[in-house]
Amino acid sequence: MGEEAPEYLVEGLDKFSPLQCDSESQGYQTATAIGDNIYVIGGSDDGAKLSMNVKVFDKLTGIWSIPTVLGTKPVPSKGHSAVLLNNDRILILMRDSPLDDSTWFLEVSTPFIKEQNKILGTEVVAWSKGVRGDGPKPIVISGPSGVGKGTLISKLMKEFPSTFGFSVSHTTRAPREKEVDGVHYHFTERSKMVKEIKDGKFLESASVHGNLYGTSIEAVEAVTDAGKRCILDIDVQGARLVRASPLDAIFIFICPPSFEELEKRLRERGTETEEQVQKRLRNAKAELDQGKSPGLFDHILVNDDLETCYKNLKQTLGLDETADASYQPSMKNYKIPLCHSISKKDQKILIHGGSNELGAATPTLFLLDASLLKGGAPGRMRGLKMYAIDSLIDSLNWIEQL
Ligand SMILES: Nc1nc2c(ncn2[C@@H]2O[C@H](COP(=O)(O)OP(=O)(O)O)[C@@H](O)[C@H]2O)c(=O)[nH]1
Ligand SMILES: Nc1ncnc2c1ncn2[C@@H]1O[C@H](COP(=O)(O)OP(=O)(O)O)[C@@H](O)[C@H]1O
Repeated sequence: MGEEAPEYLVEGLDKFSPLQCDSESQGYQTATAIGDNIYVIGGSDDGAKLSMNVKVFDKLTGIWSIPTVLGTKPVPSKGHSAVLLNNDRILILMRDSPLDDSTWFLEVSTPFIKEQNKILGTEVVAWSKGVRGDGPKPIVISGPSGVGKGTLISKLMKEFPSTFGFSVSHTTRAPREKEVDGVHYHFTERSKMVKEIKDGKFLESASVHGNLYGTSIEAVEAVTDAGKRCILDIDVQGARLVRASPLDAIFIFICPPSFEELEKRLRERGTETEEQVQKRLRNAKAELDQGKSPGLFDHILVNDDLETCYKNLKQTLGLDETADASYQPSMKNYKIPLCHSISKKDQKILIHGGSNELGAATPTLFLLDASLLKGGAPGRMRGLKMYAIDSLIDSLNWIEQL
């Protein structure tokens, strides 16, 4: 690529790095060494527009390469800092960003990346966004066609519109009369969807009743970004794939009271041809068997009387308790200081913003605890703990004790 090897490196920090303010130069680009590779993040596109691009320098061969990048990358800010974690991911802190948008991870050799390297046959890296606290777990709802999944989900979304958000799947099946593109499904061409699956845009996908269905990473992220708890209506194959993914969800299987009742509901819904009804009923037998697979579903609910099943669903989701109890207190108005230095001990990172800017309503010291992370690419990295600290002395004592 005709460029020199990067001169500036983020080493494994164990004491304060110098206060970095010079965002005009290096601040926009960081270089982190992992094994023989140096990951250079940031820089500017043509026309000097800031970017969060990634390129890799191989120290052995002296060759630069541009990896396939999965996931949503952060919006460029006034520079960023990079800290290596676990030798398999780089924590990125966006300068001058609100806390909830400040923390990102570039995964470079996590198990997910190793798998994607094999599938895609190229070098892959993936972004995931750090989320403070554990957040509420997404909910996967499965069950045979006609059992009432859609009806139960609609009731939940109607009663708790600000709590839940629906993961809008992609499908190659034709829309039903009342279905709206982008609301019920993203109706799509098979060839387009196959390509997007190959490009790693889907969390899971499966062939169901002769059509392709899939959950895009974007669909789940859109709900999480809106601060809502994501509901996925997917088949048993999809549930199995999500179970094996880093998405830490609750899995609920909905059963009919009897096969005859399932058949009746499916026919009375009147949305399928006789041939399609027959196919769905044949598949229902296998789905009902698979629903009982040990370890796949956390809860099985029988949808006999609708109101009773809905009540049980709400109880299962703990909706009588405070649903968001696991969230950390809001620090929404705080920002990662523009100029800051970083020190790291194990998985604890101290962000020191020097002296406070005049009138700045934000603390200058933050402790970020990344020791209990869950999830990651594709999607979100949860379990990040962020503390605003009053004084440097306190934080140094604290870090010693940790
Ligand atoms: N794996 C997977 N299954 C999906 C997805 N979206 C919907 N499904 C499942 O596909 C099946 C058929 O859905 P649909 O055509 O809407 O028919 P319905 O279940 O009779 O309403 C159902 O079991 C859904 O749960 C998805 O994104 N991934
Ligand atoms: N508990 C229930 N008792 C009777 N009919 C039901 C019940 N739950 C759902 N239905 C009806 O059964 C049909 C199938 O429900 P739907 O929510 O579309 O199923 P799914 O999304 O699982 O395919 C719909 O016409 C719905 O009104």
